Amino acid sequence: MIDTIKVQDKLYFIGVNDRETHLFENLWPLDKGVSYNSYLINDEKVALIDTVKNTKMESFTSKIASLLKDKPVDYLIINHMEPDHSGSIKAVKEKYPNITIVGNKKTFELLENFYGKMPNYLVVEDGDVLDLGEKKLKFYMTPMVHWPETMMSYEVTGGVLFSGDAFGGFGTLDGGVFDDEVNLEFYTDEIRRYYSNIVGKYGAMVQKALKKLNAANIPINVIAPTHGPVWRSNPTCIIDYYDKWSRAETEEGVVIVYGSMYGNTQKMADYIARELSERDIKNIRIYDSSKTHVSYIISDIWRFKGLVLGSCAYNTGLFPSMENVLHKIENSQLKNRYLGIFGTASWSGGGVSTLNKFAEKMKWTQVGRSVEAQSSPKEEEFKLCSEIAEEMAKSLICDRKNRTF
Ligand SMILES: Cc1cc2nc3c(=O)[nH]c(=O)nc-3n(C[C@H](O)[C@H](O)[C@H](O)COP(=O)(O)O)c2cc1C
Repeated sequence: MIDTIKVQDKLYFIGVNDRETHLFENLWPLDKGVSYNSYLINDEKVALIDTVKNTKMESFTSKIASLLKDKPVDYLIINHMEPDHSGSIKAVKEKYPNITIVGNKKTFELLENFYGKMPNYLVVEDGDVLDLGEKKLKFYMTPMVHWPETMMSYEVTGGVLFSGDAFGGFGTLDGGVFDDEVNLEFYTDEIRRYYSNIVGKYGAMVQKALKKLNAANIPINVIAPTHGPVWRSNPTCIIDYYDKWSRAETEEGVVIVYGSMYGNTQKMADYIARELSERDIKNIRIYDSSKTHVSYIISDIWRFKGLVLGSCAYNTGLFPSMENVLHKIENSQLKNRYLGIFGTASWSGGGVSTLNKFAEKMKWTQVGRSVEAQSSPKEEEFKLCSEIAEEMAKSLICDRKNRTF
């Protein structure tokens, strides 16, 4: 267990790791676990910033006690009410009955609905400042990143942004806690998976929040999110990622996702991938939608500009595991992709026709013609697969050239 860790003078990381939960929000696989980060400012006044999931309550409250001994906590700042952060509020309140809970109007609506009424609220608004002594917390309302009550707290003296779920990611903090202590390649993947599945739908609100922080013109020395590494050496790195992802900026590459029972549709996926590779596309990821959890697929779809969707027909419709992928793409409001479509059917179809309807709805740029093979792909269908790859590669390479010159 990571103990209390000093972030700055009078400021401590008191987060906990969760390696037991299988699915975050009971939906998203936590193969690499997750951390629930909380912070404690031990100044003339003591402020706790967010709590942790209730399953981690004991180790969390013992961390607070080990830092404070008999000193009470004066304030509990709630940046976000989702239960993985608010789950220990009651325990904290019981231990420190005189604590003042700090949040915005919406925070308290949610707090009362989740946990019942609690005395001693301090309702803050945009720009309000809470004086703790040397440290001062200024509040920025950032609604819908990704809940309505979300706000960020900025410690003025040290330039620390307590950002809530924004800038967070999956993955436990295994020894290293700060960005300069860990392998960022590992965390970048898990942060993008977190962003694309949890926050991504609210890209416009993320942009709004980033603009607000930018307009405030505040020096951000440290970003302290509620999940994942604390960014003290290069906070710009994570801000840039969020900016890029929320503007739907993509990298050159193609994700091919398919649903196939007996391998015929899969054959077309492999064929398209090879054709893309022969046309100088280096980032190609093929996913069997029945095998890989949609959260990993979405993370790569979020990353790359090219997307090729394939499905066999199944009971007059799309293959079921592809329905999940399509639903998640639509729900995420992903924008601006190059799209190719392929599939198979043995009688009246249903897979490719559903993908075609999806394409109409999304209004992206379709590359090549949709191709549907009868039972198994033959020369004619492989030719059409080749056309999809050809047009996809052309479009991506054209973007590459526009970027370079
Ligand atoms: C349970 C089941 C349902 C199917 N439903 C349809 C259907 O509604 N329409 C159709 O044209 N083919 C249907 N098929 C046939 C398959 O879509 C077709 O054989 C396809 O080529 C299988 O592709 P795959 O090898 O990639 O799994 C169905 C097959 C199975 C096993």
